[in-house]
Amino acid sequence: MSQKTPRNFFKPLAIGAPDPMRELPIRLERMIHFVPPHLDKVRAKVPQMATQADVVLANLEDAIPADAKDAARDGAIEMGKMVDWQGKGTGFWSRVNPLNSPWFQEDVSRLVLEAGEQLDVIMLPKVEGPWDIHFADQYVAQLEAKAGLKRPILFHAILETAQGMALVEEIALASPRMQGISLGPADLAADRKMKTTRVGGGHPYYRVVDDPNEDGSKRESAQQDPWHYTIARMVDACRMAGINAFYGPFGDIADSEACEQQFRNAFLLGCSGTWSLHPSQIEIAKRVFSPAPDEVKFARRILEAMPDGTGVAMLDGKMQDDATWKQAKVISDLADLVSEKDPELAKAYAAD
Ligand SMILES: CCC(=O)SCCNC(=O)CCNC(=O)[C@H](O)C(C)(C)COP(=O)(O)OP(=O)(O)OC[C@H]1O[C@@H](n2cnc3c(N)ncnc32)[C@H](O)[C@@H]1OP(=O)(O)O
Ligand SMILES: O=CC(=O)O
Ligand SMILES: [Mg+2]
Repeated sequence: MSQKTPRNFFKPLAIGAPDPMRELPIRLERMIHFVPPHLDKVRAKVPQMATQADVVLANLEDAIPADAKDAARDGAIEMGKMVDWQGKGTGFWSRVNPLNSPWFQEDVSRLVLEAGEQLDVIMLPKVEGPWDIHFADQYVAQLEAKAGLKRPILFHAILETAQGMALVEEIALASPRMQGISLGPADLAADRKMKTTRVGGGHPYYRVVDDPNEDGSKRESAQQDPWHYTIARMVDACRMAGINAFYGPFGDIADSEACEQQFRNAFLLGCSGTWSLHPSQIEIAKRVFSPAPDEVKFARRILEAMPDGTGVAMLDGKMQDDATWKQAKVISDLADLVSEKDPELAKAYAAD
């Protein structure tokens, strides 16, 4: 047997560590906003970011130069103390360096020991298989016990290697700490040997061409989404495990239209949120990952038409039954969560 027994799965991994969570906390996580914590000027904006983003993340991994890793770690710990994260209802996460790097051990030990009470989630990059989660799980449990933490820290894996992709279901199920998984299109592209130099989004050469026209006129063609399979598979793995799927980075900061479309595709396929790399992407993510008022109103009409969630009804010529009731519930529940945080959208959802 290669799996723990059900009883042992939910036992703390170190004496004195907090009990693992049996259910994930219900939180609005439309965007995980990336902050480079070694930059004083950007770090100074963290209290403001905490009022705008659902989650603020101190990034210690890629995009932080090797000679700034120590400063980034110090900055991340300072970020933990800059805001009353739990009081504000904003998530505080950190992306640590990979397990095989010279920085992982100190990243995790300092974060848990010095900012463990504030830290909701550790994002683990380049996860290859469940063994990476098991190692980090045990290590964090020891640190939680040492720090006397009462609330367990959760894990979020980035799907950015071919092996991680092949084992995504096992990663999603590896520990009760697992909160979710994000797509890492930049590293995944490199690991898969995709011939691209982009961070997410489409590619002008990845297209489908119409059949030839009899008159020899120019054939229409359209770009396709190279991330469709990966996102859909990640969503299935996450939802099977009862955790959340997220898109990841969109690197063309200036192309807000393509960013919005990439985010929207991920939202429609089941993702809960995305990353924002630049303040302008926070607004895009907010727009996309909050359901549209028209959709919410229609969803609520479905719920009203079948109060106990069974039977059949017709709305505007469309058949509704138990399955569309369940879809409507997903949208309506998300709208309730958004409304708690966003009075403008709450008003729009309630308007006739
Ligand atoms: C690819 C795979 C991955 O791993 S993605 C994750 C790793 N990458 C990151 O975390 C990148 C995070 N973002 C950044 O570092 C910056 O946004 C980059 C992309 C470098 C662009 O910065 P910059 O050229 O300064 O942009 P800008 O002049 O348009 O900035 C306008 C004002 O906004 C600020 N800003 C910028 N980014 C952030 C951020 N992430 N959080 C908070 N503030 C940010 C800038 O400092 C600038 O402020 P000001 O107007 O000068 O006061
Ligand atoms: O870390 C993210 C990626 O796209 O790589
Ligand atoms: Mg990466």
